[in-house]
Amino acid sequence: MSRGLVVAAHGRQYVVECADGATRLCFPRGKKSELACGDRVEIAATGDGQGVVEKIAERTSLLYRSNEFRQKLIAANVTQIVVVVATEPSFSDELVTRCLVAAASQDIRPLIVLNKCDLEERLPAAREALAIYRRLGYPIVELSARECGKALLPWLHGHTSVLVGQSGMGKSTLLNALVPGANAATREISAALDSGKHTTTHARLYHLDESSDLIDSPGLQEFGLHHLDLGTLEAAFPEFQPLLGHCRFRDCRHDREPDCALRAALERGEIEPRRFACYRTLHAEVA
Ligand SMILES: Nc1nc2c(ncn2[C@@H]2O[C@H](COP(=O)(O)OP(=O)(O)OP(=O)(O)O)[C@@H](O)[C@H]2O)c(=O)[nH]1
Ligand SMILES: [Zn+2]
Repeated sequence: MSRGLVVAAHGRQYVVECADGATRLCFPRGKKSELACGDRVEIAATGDGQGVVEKIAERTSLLYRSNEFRQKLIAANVTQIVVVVATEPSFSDELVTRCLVAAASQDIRPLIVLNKCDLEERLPAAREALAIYRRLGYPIVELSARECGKALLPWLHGHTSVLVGQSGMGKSTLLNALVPGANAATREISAALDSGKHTTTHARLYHLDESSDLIDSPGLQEFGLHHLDLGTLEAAFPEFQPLLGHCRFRDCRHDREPDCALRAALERGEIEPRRFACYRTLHAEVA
């Protein structure tokens, strides 16, 4: 039996990196056990250079998305979620909020990266679009992945970070700046794992240095949070914190109830309408 780290997850096949640095293609023992990139495991080697995952170590965090029917693991044991947005094309506020809520639900540090800051004429509008997050205290880093993606490295130090973002925000460009050759390596692994099939979405972990890892999770167009409970959802909105517990009804849904502290704050302009709208959307999803 040897210990390892899941460095690539693709369907039910996992690339596990063992202590000696060698990697093995591994399969889970049980039908149900599902692993994520970043999982620490114990594997039993099989003769053909492959392995069977015997045990999954307890996770410090697990990021996943879900809809009514199923859930999909994104990454395990991450300490930071890096949400990549760009000066163009415009980004979805709702998707950003979903990422931040998912992070809060797992006590993962959030970090917003505004990419393509070399497009100077777009910068003021993008900053304005992010102002609400800045006011709420989320850390925001402005950079240009094309010119100097490595500027992000100090923010990643000491963390296992997961990169998330809508298509077109420049996530691949950023990854490649941080881990030269990453995109090519990913294509290679995809090709090996796919063996002719057409699915290419999978997560991949890269070592940045001895204490910092980066997980790339492609294809995050939707981020369902069906699995959260209402308490976790409310707690994930920092601007709600001083108000929670102040509604007339203890089980207030902050919808049409009289004397709702959140709606009162919304009317006073203390809660941003688009944040509240996001909350309502997520509320409907988890309720
Ligand atoms: N001007 C500018 N363009 C950039 C920058 N980073 C990425 N781009 C461009 O933005 C487009 C999208 O970049 P990708 O890295 O492919 O974006 P992605 O987020 O990985 O998108 P998908 O591959 O669709 O998931 C490409 O044309 C990049 O060249 C940047 O810092 N500045
Ligand atoms: Zn209320």
